[in-house]
Amino acid sequence: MPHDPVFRLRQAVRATLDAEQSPPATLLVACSGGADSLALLLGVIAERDGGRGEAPELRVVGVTVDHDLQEGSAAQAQRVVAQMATLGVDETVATRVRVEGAGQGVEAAAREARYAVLEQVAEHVGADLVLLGHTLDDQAETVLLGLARGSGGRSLGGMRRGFGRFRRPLLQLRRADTEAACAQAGVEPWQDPHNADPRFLRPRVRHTVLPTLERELGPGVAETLARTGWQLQDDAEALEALAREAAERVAHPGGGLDVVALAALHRAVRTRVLHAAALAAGCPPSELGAVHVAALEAQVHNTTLLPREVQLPGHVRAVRAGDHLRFERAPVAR
Ligand SMILES: Nc1ncnc2c1ncn2[C@@H]1O[C@H](COP(=O)(O)OP(=O)(O)OP(=O)(O)O)[C@@H](O)[C@H]1O
Repeated sequence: MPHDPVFRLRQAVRATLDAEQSPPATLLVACSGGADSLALLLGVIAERDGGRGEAPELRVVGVTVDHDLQEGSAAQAQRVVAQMATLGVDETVATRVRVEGAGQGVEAAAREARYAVLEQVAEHVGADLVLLGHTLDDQAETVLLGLARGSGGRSLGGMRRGFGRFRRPLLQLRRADTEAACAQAGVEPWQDPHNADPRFLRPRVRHTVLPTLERELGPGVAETLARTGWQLQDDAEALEALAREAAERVAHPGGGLDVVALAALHRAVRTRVLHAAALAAGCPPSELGAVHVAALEAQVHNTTLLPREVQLPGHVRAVRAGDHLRFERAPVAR
Protein backbone atom coordinates (compact mmCIF):
# COMPACT_ATOMS: atom_id res chain seq x y z
CA MET A 1 0.00 0.00 0.00
CA PRO A 2 2.69 2.52 -0.93
CA HIS A 3 0.15 5.28 -1.63
CA ASP A 4 -1.73 4.87 1.61
CA PRO A 5 -0.97 8.17 3.41
CA VAL A 6 -0.91 6.67 6.92
CA PHE A 7 1.37 3.89 5.67
CA ARG A 8 3.84 6.49 4.38
CA LEU A 9 3.86 8.12 7.79
CA ARG A 10 4.43 4.78 9.46
CA GLN A 11 7.39 4.16 7.15
CA ALA A 12 8.87 7.53 8.08
CA VAL A 13 8.45 6.75 11.78
CA ARG A 14 9.97 3.32 11.38
CA ALA A 15 12.99 4.74 9.52
CA THR A 16 13.58 7.10 12.44
CA LEU A 17 13.31 4.32 15.02
CA ASP A 18 15.52 1.98 13.00
CA ALA A 19 18.25 4.63 12.87
CA GLU A 20 18.61 4.50 16.67
CA GLN A 21 21.49 2.52 18.13
CA SER A 22 19.26 0.85 20.68
CA PRO A 23 15.57 0.38 19.88
CA PRO A 24 13.46 2.88 21.82
CA ALA A 25 10.68 1.58 24.06
CA THR A 26 8.84 4.76 25.01
CA LEU A 27 8.06 7.56 22.59
CA LEU A 28 6.80 10.98 23.55
CA VAL A 29 4.89 12.51 20.64
CA ALA A 30 4.54 16.30 20.76
CA CYS A 31 1.14 17.17 19.41
CA SER A 32 -0.22 20.67 18.86
CA GLY A 33 -3.43 19.35 17.31
CA GLY A 34 -2.37 20.55 13.86
CA ALA A 35 -2.31 18.25 10.85
CA ASP A 36 1.43 17.53 11.02
CA SER A 37 1.61 16.33 14.59
CA LEU A 38 -1.72 14.46 14.47
CA ALA A 39 -0.48 12.67 11.36
CA LEU A 40 2.77 11.89 13.14
CA LEU A 41 0.76 10.34 15.92
CA LEU A 42 -1.20 8.27 13.37
CA GLY A 43 2.08 6.97 11.97
CA VAL A 44 3.43 6.15 15.44
CA ILE A 45 0.28 4.31 16.49
CA ALA A 46 0.28 2.36 13.21
CA GLU A 47 3.88 1.35 13.88
CA ARG A 48 3.13 0.34 17.48
CA ASP A 49 0.11 -1.73 16.44
CA GLY A 50 1.66 -3.18 13.31
CA GLY A 51 4.08 -5.50 15.10
CA ARG A 52 7.77 -4.72 15.37
CA GLY A 53 9.52 -8.07 15.00
CA GLU A 54 12.42 -8.30 17.41
CA ALA A 55 12.08 -4.71 18.63
CA PRO A 56 10.45 -4.07 22.01
CA GLU A 57 6.81 -3.14 22.20
CA LEU A 58 6.30 0.57 21.97
CA ARG A 59 4.69 2.69 24.64
CA VAL A 60 3.34 5.90 23.15
CA VAL A 61 2.78 8.99 25.26
CA GLY A 62 1.12 12.02 23.63
CA VAL A 63 1.83 15.46 25.03
CA THR A 64 0.34 18.83 24.21
CA VAL A 65 1.66 22.15 25.45
CA ASP A 66 -0.62 25.04 26.28
CA HIS A 67 1.34 28.25 25.72
CA ASP A 68 -1.47 30.27 27.26
CA LEU A 69 -1.13 32.88 24.50
CA GLN A 70 -4.58 32.68 22.96
CA GLU A 71 -8.07 32.86 24.30
CA GLY A 72 -9.42 29.36 24.82
CA SER A 73 -5.99 27.72 24.73
CA ALA A 74 -6.77 25.52 27.75
CA ALA A 75 -9.90 24.17 26.05
CA GLN A 76 -7.89 23.57 22.87
CA ALA A 77 -5.31 21.60 24.86
CA GLN A 78 -8.12 19.46 26.29
CA ARG A 79 -9.44 18.86 22.80
CA VAL A 80 -6.01 17.62 21.71
CA VAL A 81 -5.82 15.35 24.76
CA ALA A 82 -9.18 13.83 23.77
CA GLN A 83 -8.00 13.41 20.16
CA MET A 84 -4.79 11.72 21.25
CA ALA A 85 -6.76 9.36 23.48
CA THR A 86 -9.16 8.53 20.65
CA LEU A 87 -6.23 7.74 18.40
CA GLY A 88 -5.08 5.21 20.97
CA VAL A 89 -2.03 6.58 22.78
CA ASP A 90 -1.08 4.77 25.97
CA GLU A 91 -0.94 7.96 28.03
CA THR A 92 -1.67 11.63 27.55
CA VAL A 93 -0.08 14.69 29.12
CA ALA A 94 -1.23 18.30 28.92
CA THR A 95 1.10 20.89 30.28
CA ARG A 96 1.06 24.68 30.46
CA VAL A 97 4.06 26.96 30.04
CA ARG A 98 4.63 30.62 30.73
CA VAL A 99 5.93 32.53 27.73
CA GLU A 100 7.77 35.81 28.25
CA GLY A 101 8.19 38.23 25.35
CA ALA A 102 6.18 40.28 22.90
CA GLY A 103 5.76 40.81 19.14
CA GLN A 104 8.14 38.78 16.97
CA GLY A 105 9.97 37.58 20.08
CA VAL A 106 6.91 35.61 21.16
CA GLU A 107 7.45 32.92 18.51
CA ALA A 108 11.00 32.22 19.69
CA ALA A 109 10.09 32.44 23.37
CA ALA A 110 7.19 30.00 22.92
CA ARG A 111 9.46 27.56 21.10
CA GLU A 112 12.11 27.76 23.80
CA ALA A 113 9.56 27.23 26.57
CA ARG A 114 8.02 24.34 24.63
CA TYR A 115 11.30 22.47 24.12
CA ALA A 116 12.22 22.93 27.78
CA VAL A 117 8.91 21.51 29.00
CA LEU A 118 8.98 18.66 26.46
CA GLU A 119 12.39 17.72 27.81
CA GLN A 120 11.01 17.69 31.36
CA VAL A 121 7.98 15.61 30.39
CA ALA A 122 10.25 13.15 28.53
CA GLU A 123 12.33 12.75 31.67
CA HIS A 124 9.22 12.32 33.78
CA VAL A 125 7.59 9.62 31.62
CA GLY A 126 10.91 7.92 30.82
CA ALA A 127 10.72 8.57 27.07
CA ASP A 128 13.69 7.53 24.97
CA LEU A 129 12.72 9.90 22.18
CA VAL A 130 10.57 12.99 21.68
CA LEU A 131 9.03 13.13 18.20
CA LEU A 132 8.17 16.41 16.47
CA GLY A 133 5.97 16.82 13.41
CA HIS A 134 8.05 19.18 11.24
CA THR A 135 7.69 18.46 7.53
CA LEU A 136 9.65 19.23 4.38
CA ASP A 137 7.57 22.39 4.02
CA ASP A 138 8.70 23.59 7.45
CA GLN A 139 12.26 22.78 6.44
CA ALA A 140 11.97 24.82 3.22
CA GLU A 141 10.61 27.78 5.19
CA THR A 142 13.47 27.54 7.68
CA VAL A 143 16.13 27.43 4.95
CA LEU A 144 14.55 30.40 3.20
CA LEU A 145 14.40 32.40 6.43
CA GLY A 146 18.06 31.56 7.07
CA LEU A 147 19.00 32.77 3.58
CA ALA A 148 17.08 35.99 4.04
CA ARG A 149 18.81 36.64 7.37
CA GLY A 150 22.23 35.93 5.86
CA SER A 151 23.01 33.18 8.35
CA GLY A 152 26.08 30.98 8.33
CA GLY A 153 26.22 27.45 6.89
CA ARG A 154 24.91 25.76 10.01
CA SER A 155 21.64 27.62 10.24
CA LEU A 156 21.24 27.84 6.46
CA GLY A 157 21.01 24.07 6.59
CA GLY A 158 17.70 24.41 8.41
CA MET A 159 16.43 21.96 10.97
CA ARG A 160 18.41 18.92 11.96
CA ARG A 161 16.84 15.47 11.86
CA GLY A 162 17.38 15.32 15.56
CA PHE A 163 19.20 16.70 18.58
CA GLY A 164 19.46 15.26 22.07
CA ARG A 165 16.46 12.96 22.30
CA PHE A 166 14.35 15.02 19.87
CA ARG A 167 13.67 13.56 16.42
CA ARG A 168 11.80 14.85 13.35
CA PRO A 169 10.59 11.80 11.42
CA LEU A 170 8.50 13.72 8.87
CA LEU A 171 11.15 15.98 7.39
CA GLN A 172 10.98 14.18 4.03
CA LEU A 173 7.18 14.34 3.81
CA ARG A 174 4.99 17.18 2.61
CA ARG A 175 2.29 19.01 4.51
CA ALA A 176 -0.09 17.62 1.88
CA ASP A 177 0.87 14.12 3.06
CA THR A 178 -0.02 14.88 6.66
CA GLU A 179 -3.29 16.50 5.65
CA ALA A 180 -4.15 13.48 3.49
CA ALA A 181 -3.40 11.10 6.39
CA CYS A 182 -5.66 13.06 8.75
CA ALA A 183 -8.43 13.12 6.15
CA GLN A 184 -8.09 9.38 5.56
CA ALA A 185 -8.26 8.65 9.29
CA GLY A 186 -11.18 11.04 9.80
CA VAL A 187 -9.16 13.20 12.19
CA GLU A 188 -9.95 16.87 12.18
CA PRO A 189 -6.84 19.01 12.62
CA TRP A 190 -6.87 22.30 14.44
CA GLN A 191 -6.09 25.39 12.38
CA ASP A 192 -3.87 27.51 14.62
CA PRO A 193 -4.81 31.17 14.01
CA HIS A 194 -1.12 32.06 14.60
CA ASN A 195 -0.23 30.06 11.50
CA ALA A 196 -2.30 32.45 9.40
CA ASP A 197 -1.39 35.65 11.22
CA PRO A 198 0.61 37.89 8.87
CA ARG A 199 2.19 39.70 11.85
CA PHE A 200 4.41 36.64 12.25
CA LEU A 201 7.29 35.95 9.95
CA ARG A 202 6.74 32.26 9.29
CA PRO A 203 3.10 32.55 8.16
CA ARG A 204 4.21 35.26 5.71
CA VAL A 205 6.86 32.93 4.30
CA ARG A 206 4.34 30.08 4.19
CA HIS A 207 1.41 31.90 2.63
CA THR A 208 3.07 34.62 0.57
CA VAL A 209 6.79 34.16 -0.09
CA LEU A 210 6.94 30.46 -0.97
CA PRO A 211 3.80 30.49 -3.15
CA THR A 212 5.21 33.55 -4.99
CA LEU A 213 8.51 31.75 -5.56
CA GLU A 214 6.69 28.67 -6.80
CA ARG A 215 4.59 30.77 -9.13
CA GLU A 216 7.49 32.77 -10.52
CA LEU A 217 10.27 30.16 -10.53
CA GLY A 218 8.25 27.05 -11.13
CA PRO A 219 7.07 24.24 -8.88
CA GLY A 220 9.49 22.27 -6.74
CA VAL A 221 11.00 25.24 -4.91
CA ALA A 222 10.20 23.77 -1.49
CA GLU A 223 11.91 20.46 -2.35
CA THR A 224 14.92 22.29 -3.74
CA LEU A 225 15.26 24.46 -0.67
CA ALA A 226 14.97 21.46 1.63
CA ARG A 227 17.52 19.50 -0.42
CA THR A 228 19.93 22.42 -0.34
CA GLY A 229 19.47 22.45 3.42
CA TRP A 230 20.47 18.78 3.74
CA GLN A 231 23.56 19.34 1.61
CA LEU A 232 24.59 22.35 3.67
CA GLN A 233 24.06 20.39 6.88
CA ASP A 234 26.46 17.71 5.66
CA ASP A 235 28.99 20.35 4.62
CA ALA A 236 28.66 22.20 7.92
CA GLU A 237 29.16 18.97 9.86
CA ALA A 238 32.33 18.16 7.94
CA LEU A 239 33.72 21.68 8.38
CA GLU A 240 32.92 21.68 12.08
CA ALA A 241 34.76 18.38 12.51
CA LEU A 242 37.77 19.83 10.69
CA ALA A 243 37.61 22.94 12.87
CA ARG A 244 37.56 20.85 16.06
CA GLU A 245 40.69 19.02 14.92
CA ALA A 246 42.38 22.24 13.82
CA ALA A 247 41.61 23.97 17.13
CA GLU A 248 43.98 21.60 18.90
CA ARG A 249 46.76 22.29 16.39
CA VAL A 250 46.47 26.09 16.58
CA ALA A 251 46.21 26.36 20.38
CA HIS A 252 48.93 28.67 21.75
CA PRO A 253 50.90 27.28 24.71
CA GLY A 254 50.09 30.48 26.60
CA GLY A 255 46.30 30.09 26.05
CA GLY A 256 44.42 31.54 23.07
CA LEU A 257 45.52 30.88 19.52
CA ASP A 258 48.69 30.83 17.46
CA VAL A 259 48.31 33.30 14.62
CA VAL A 260 50.83 31.71 12.27
CA ALA A 261 49.14 28.33 12.59
CA LEU A 262 45.74 30.00 12.15
CA ALA A 263 46.85 31.74 8.96
CA ALA A 264 47.74 28.39 7.43
CA LEU A 265 44.18 27.10 7.78
CA HIS A 266 41.54 27.33 5.11
CA ARG A 267 39.35 30.36 5.78
CA ALA A 268 36.19 28.26 6.22
CA VAL A 269 37.95 26.28 8.96
CA ARG A 270 39.71 29.30 10.47
CA THR A 271 36.54 31.34 10.89
CA ARG A 272 34.95 28.38 12.69
CA VAL A 273 37.97 28.04 14.99
CA LEU A 274 37.79 31.78 15.76
CA HIS A 275 34.05 31.60 16.37
CA ALA A 276 34.47 28.66 18.75
CA ALA A 277 37.35 30.39 20.58
CA ALA A 278 35.24 33.51 21.11
CA LEU A 279 32.39 31.40 22.49
CA ALA A 280 34.79 29.57 24.78
CA ALA A 281 36.07 32.95 26.00
CA GLY A 282 32.55 33.82 27.14
CA CYS A 283 30.87 35.66 24.24
CA PRO A 284 27.10 35.07 24.36
CA PRO A 285 26.15 32.95 21.30
CA SER A 286 23.16 35.11 20.44
CA GLU A 287 25.32 38.26 20.25
CA LEU A 288 28.39 36.87 18.51
CA GLY A 289 27.94 37.62 14.82
CA ALA A 290 29.73 37.43 11.49
CA VAL A 291 31.03 40.97 11.98
CA HIS A 292 32.93 39.90 15.12
CA VAL A 293 34.41 36.85 13.43
CA ALA A 294 35.48 39.08 10.53
CA ALA A 295 37.23 41.43 12.97
CA LEU A 296 39.09 38.47 14.51
CA GLU A 297 39.94 37.23 11.04
CA ALA A 298 41.43 40.67 10.25
CA GLN A 299 43.70 40.33 13.30
CA VAL A 300 45.14 37.11 11.90
CA HIS A 301 46.34 39.00 8.85
CA ASN A 302 47.18 42.15 10.78
CA THR A 303 50.89 42.70 10.30
CA THR A 304 51.08 46.46 10.58
CA LEU A 305 47.60 47.72 11.26
CA LEU A 306 46.54 49.21 14.56
CA PRO A 307 44.72 48.64 16.80
CA ARG A 308 45.68 45.13 17.66
CA GLU A 309 42.64 44.38 19.67
CA VAL A 310 38.99 43.55 19.03
CA GLN A 311 36.08 44.23 21.36
CA LEU A 312 33.65 41.33 21.44
CA PRO A 313 30.22 40.92 23.00
CA GLY A 314 30.01 39.84 26.63
CA HIS A 315 32.89 42.11 27.74
CA VAL A 316 35.39 39.92 25.95
CA ARG A 317 38.32 41.30 24.01
CA ALA A 318 40.83 39.63 21.77
CA VAL A 319 44.36 41.00 21.85
CA ARG A 320 47.08 40.22 19.37
CA ALA A 321 50.65 40.28 20.69
CA GLY A 322 53.24 38.91 18.27
CA ASP A 323 51.99 35.55 17.07
CA HIS A 324 49.64 35.20 19.98
CA LEU A 325 45.90 35.98 19.81
CA ARG A 326 44.62 35.95 23.33
CA PHE A 327 41.11 36.38 24.70
CA GLU A 328 40.41 38.31 27.87
CA ARG A 329 37.19 38.74 29.70
CA ALA A 330 36.71 41.88 31.77
CA PRO A 331 35.47 41.15 35.26
CA VAL A 332 31.76 41.93 35.41
CA ALA A 333 31.06 44.90 37.71
CA ARG A 334 28.59 44.13 40.49
N1 LIG B 1 1.50 23.32 21.52
C1 LIG B 1 2.22 22.27 21.19
N2 LIG B 1 2.20 21.16 21.95
C2 LIG B 1 2.94 20.07 21.65
N3 LIG B 1 3.75 20.03 20.58
C3 LIG B 1 3.83 21.10 19.79
C4 LIG B 1 3.07 22.27 20.04
N4 LIG B 1 3.34 23.17 19.07
C5 LIG B 1 4.21 22.58 18.26
N5 LIG B 1 4.52 21.34 18.67
C6 LIG B 1 5.43 20.36 18.04
O1 LIG B 1 6.35 21.04 17.22
C7 LIG B 1 6.12 20.71 15.84
C8 LIG B 1 6.28 21.92 14.97
O2 LIG B 1 5.53 22.96 15.47
P1 LIG B 1 5.11 24.17 14.58
O3 LIG B 1 4.54 25.21 15.46
O4 LIG B 1 6.19 24.47 13.64
O5 LIG B 1 4.02 23.46 13.75
P2 LIG B 1 2.49 23.47 13.72
O6 LIG B 1 2.11 24.20 12.52
O7 LIG B 1 1.85 23.81 15.02
O8 LIG B 1 2.47 21.91 13.44
P3 LIG B 1 1.34 20.91 13.51
O9 LIG B 1 0.68 20.97 12.17
O10 LIG B 1 1.97 19.63 13.82
O11 LIG B 1 0.50 21.31 14.66
C9 LIG B 1 4.71 20.15 15.82
O12 LIG B 1 4.52 19.30 14.72
C10 LIG B 1 4.64 19.44 17.13
O13 LIG B 1 5.32 18.19 17.08
